[in-house]
Amino acid sequence: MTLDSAKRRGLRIDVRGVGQRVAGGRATLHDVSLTVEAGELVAIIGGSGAGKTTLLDAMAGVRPPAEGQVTGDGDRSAPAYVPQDDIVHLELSLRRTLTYAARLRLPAATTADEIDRAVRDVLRDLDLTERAGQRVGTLSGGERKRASIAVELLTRPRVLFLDEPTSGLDPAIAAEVMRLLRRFADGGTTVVLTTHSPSDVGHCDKVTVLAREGHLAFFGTPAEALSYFEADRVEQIYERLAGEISPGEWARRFAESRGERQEPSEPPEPVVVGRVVVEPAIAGERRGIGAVREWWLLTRRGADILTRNRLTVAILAGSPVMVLAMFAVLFRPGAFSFADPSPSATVMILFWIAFGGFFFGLTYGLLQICTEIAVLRRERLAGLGVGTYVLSKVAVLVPLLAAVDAAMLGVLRALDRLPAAGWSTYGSLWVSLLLSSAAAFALGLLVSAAVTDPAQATLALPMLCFPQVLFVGAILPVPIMAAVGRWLSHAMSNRWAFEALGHTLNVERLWAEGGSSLGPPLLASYGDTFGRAVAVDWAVLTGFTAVLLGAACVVLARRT
Ligand SMILES: Nc1ncnc2c1ncn2[C@@H]1O[C@H](COP(=O)(O)OP(=O)(O)OP(=O)(O)O)[C@@H](O)[C@H]1O
Repeated sequence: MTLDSAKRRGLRIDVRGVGQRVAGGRATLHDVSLTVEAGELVAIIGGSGAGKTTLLDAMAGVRPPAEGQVTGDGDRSAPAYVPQDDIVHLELSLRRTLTYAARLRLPAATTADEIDRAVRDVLRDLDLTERAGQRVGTLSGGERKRASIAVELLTRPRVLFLDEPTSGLDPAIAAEVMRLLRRFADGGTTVVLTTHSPSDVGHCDKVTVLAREGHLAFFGTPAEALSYFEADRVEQIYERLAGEISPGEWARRFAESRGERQEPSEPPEPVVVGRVVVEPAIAGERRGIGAVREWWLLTRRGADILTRNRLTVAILAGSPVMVLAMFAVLFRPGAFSFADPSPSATVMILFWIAFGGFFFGLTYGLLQICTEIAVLRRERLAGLGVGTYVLSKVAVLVPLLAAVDAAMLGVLRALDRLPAAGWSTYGSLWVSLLLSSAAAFALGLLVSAAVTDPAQATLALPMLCFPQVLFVGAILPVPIMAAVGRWLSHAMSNRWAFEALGHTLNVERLWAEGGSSLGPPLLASYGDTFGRAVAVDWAVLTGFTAVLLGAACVVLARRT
């Protein structure tokens, strides 16, 4: 079904008395009422900060209005929303990006052929067929904007909302995007967009003019707008709004003039769009591909993105290699030799292995979510579950951490920095290390979900690492810490990993009975640090992971 062959019936949208407030109670929209007819192309214009995005979000159901309501004419399918940010992953080819998006958004019963056809059709509709094999990151700004629109068109929505689709584009490409949107509207889709560009207005059927603080100064055709504001060009409307009268007065004048011209008509079978869309349970029902299939698709896409980003793979694989090389240079062989041990070196080897597992887990997790929050936010609106999303991250990266942890133990054993022992001992060391990495990975995901950009995530790294060095009980044994420090040490996942490693390698016996006179006094200062059963440490580390993953889901659900 192509744009030209299928005349979709667009959604009629009724906005009635809509008001919005931000934290602190400040009103950012005041009593906006207007009706967008099916198949109309409507622009929202106004000065910077006038409330254009706020109105668009209220109409699309991204942020339901504080007052009034937005109703559609009975359709319950999700409207398509294209935010300002790119909602496409840069690493994949355009065709692959669209194929994953189609699999995630179209019903489970959709066949592979139908998915291919849907992708082919949107590529053709958006004149992107020749770019299908190209990596999204290498597309031009205009092509990438069209790619974001293409993702939204896969489900053949009846209404399309776009936040500044022409911003950052040169005039020719901006005009191209507007012509494309005009075609959609002519094909039956209702299209509402915000814009800063006066030239976009000429392509539209109607224009919504917002005065400061979200007052509706005008709604009607572009020609009517020019005559209403006594302007020759759209630019002059901005000048009028900025100068002469107060925003509230503009709204009052328009309400008066509209009262004389028309009565708002009643929408048939109203359905509150603003609430339907944000309700994840309803959105999930609507798509109905199931949580397991969704998780599997996200896992495959995550692995695909990871393997295509060569620099990321190089960093993920390269950093453990460098850390291992440093360990090999720092520690002398045979520190665990029973006849001639080096007790203080054994503490440091155990601590740094535990810290290595923690550090890799944390760094692998930290950049996972904050780099794609715009994509996630959009996919959440289409019904994606945060639980399946977070678990897909675990499925892609924890196996990698398992391999890194195994390699760390294997190499240190091969270099005689760790003692000879059976498979069960090394199996136990690996499980402790992996659980520690998983807990740190979950902490990384939580922070990544909470911060607003990668720079903040990077800044958080030292803050997250320092306590896991100081309060673990390696540099300063827990029994001789100040009371608050001892209490804090329980919250350090690294402490439980460090103690599990020490228990498994039986350092208590090594220090008490080995051939170093430094062992017994060291053991005295550590007390029963390494006496606990490893299973308890594993249970605690698993608990950390579960709680942190749960917290990441909660934060993500709130943020998206
Ligand atoms: N999360 C928020 N917290 C506080 N104020 C907010 C928030 N979001 C928006 N605002 C305020 O609401 C008002 C309207 O913002 P909005 O983004 O809708 O304006 P806009 O017309 O789209 O602006 P621009 O053209 O600059 O993108 C602004 O004053 C903005 O500062």
